[in-house]
Amino acid sequence: MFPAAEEYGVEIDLDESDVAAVRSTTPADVDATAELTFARNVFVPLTTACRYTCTYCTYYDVPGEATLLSPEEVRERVRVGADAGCTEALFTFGDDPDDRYTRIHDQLAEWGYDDIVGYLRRCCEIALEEGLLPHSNPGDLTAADFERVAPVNASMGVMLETTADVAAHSGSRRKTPGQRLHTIRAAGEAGVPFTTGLLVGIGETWRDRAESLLAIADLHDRYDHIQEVIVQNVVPNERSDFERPAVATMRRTVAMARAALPPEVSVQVPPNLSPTRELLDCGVDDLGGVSPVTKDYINPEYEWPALRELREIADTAGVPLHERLPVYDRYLPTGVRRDSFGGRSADGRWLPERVTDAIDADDVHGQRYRSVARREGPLAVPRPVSGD
Ligand SMILES: O=c1nc2n(C[C@H](O)[C@H](O)[C@H](O)CO)c3cc(O)ccc3cc-2c(=O)[nH]1
Ligand SMILES: C[C@H]1O[C@@H](n2cnc3c(N)ncnc32)[C@H](O)[C@@H]1O
Ligand code: MET
Ligand code: SF4
Repeated sequence: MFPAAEEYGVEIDLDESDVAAVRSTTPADVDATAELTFARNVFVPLTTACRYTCTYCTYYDVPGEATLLSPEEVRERVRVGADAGCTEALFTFGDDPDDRYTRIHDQLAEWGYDDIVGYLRRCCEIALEEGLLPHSNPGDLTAADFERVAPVNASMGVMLETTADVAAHSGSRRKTPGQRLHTIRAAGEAGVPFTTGLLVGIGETWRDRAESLLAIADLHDRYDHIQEVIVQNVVPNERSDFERPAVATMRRTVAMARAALPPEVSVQVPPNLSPTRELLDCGVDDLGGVSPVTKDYINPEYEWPALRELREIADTAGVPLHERLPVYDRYLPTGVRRDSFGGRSADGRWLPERVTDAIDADDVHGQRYRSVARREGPLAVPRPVSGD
């Protein structure tokens, strides 16, 4: 039994021999993958208010300063994304922002929403109306929260970060591994295609990394919902001076992820933060969401590489580069997806109708989705947009 999860009623059995096997994996033990994928997104930071104060984070604002993007601002942003050929609207915000900030709560009430989850639901609808697929990264949610937002999301995600109790998550209100695992389980119960991952270099040990990966693998084994695991190195910023993990540390952690997870689960590294080229032979097969129109609001000092550079990265590795949707092909309904690798989408379990309607919509973006999903060969990287 895994203690961090137990307090939230999540049972995770860790087999000591599995922990030892994952822990001792090296890059030489894994095969380089045969392709790289990425998604084109527009980043929509709904609010920087957050109930937590993770010490590595520069995203959250001090109480009193954070505001909310209005529905009009959200629509404006997703339109910019749609015009630039993005397929994903990435909604990110602080954890439970209306809990700590009465201003946020009052603003939501004025607009007619009970809480941030109700507002997120509306914002996802706006994205769908504009032809983009919502991928929400909302922090910890309950099962009831997932019931409310699952019908309007193509996929969602929350980083596990680590199963260890680290000082970086300090304070009376703080991120806990138990609650994170509880969130990832609730996503599985709600049938939401899910992204999670490790934040490397926040005080965790090698054993913690192995345990974190096995905890994710265990939840995926039960619910089949993990589409990708991000192996993200911490980066220093204006608020914190965390040291970047060494390249060798990242190489080993990526290889451990590849070994701990079944083959249908992708291993992602973010190309704006990580030493990407040096990780390609360790099992990486995805480069995540890359935006031609917005910065990475979470790590704003780290610019996205141009789409052109992604192609160069793939060329260096000698593998094709495919554009994907925020939701992976195996969760798409039969007839839309590119292959039939795993997944149980034929029974309609995975994607809600409002999302598949957006994918099939007979408009410009609908055509795009179909062409991305049905294409046999590599998708040509779209024309760079201005400023790219
Ligand atoms: O630009 C970013 N995108 C982040 N993304 C977006 C991600 O790259 C893509 O949205 C997914 O791969 C879906 O296409 C996350 C998504 C999650 O579900 C969970 C965590 C992250 C973290 C980041 C991040 O730090 N920066
Ligand atoms: C959305 C995700 O962004 C990540 N995140 C937050 N701050 C940093 C940082 N300094 N470096 C790298 N990743 C970070 C966390 O893993 C969070 O879950
Ligand atoms: C900058 S983090 C954004 C999402 C959420 N607050 C989390 O930590 O998971
Ligand atoms: S990482 Fe997320 S939960 Fe932590 S302080 Fe930043 S916004 Fe809040």
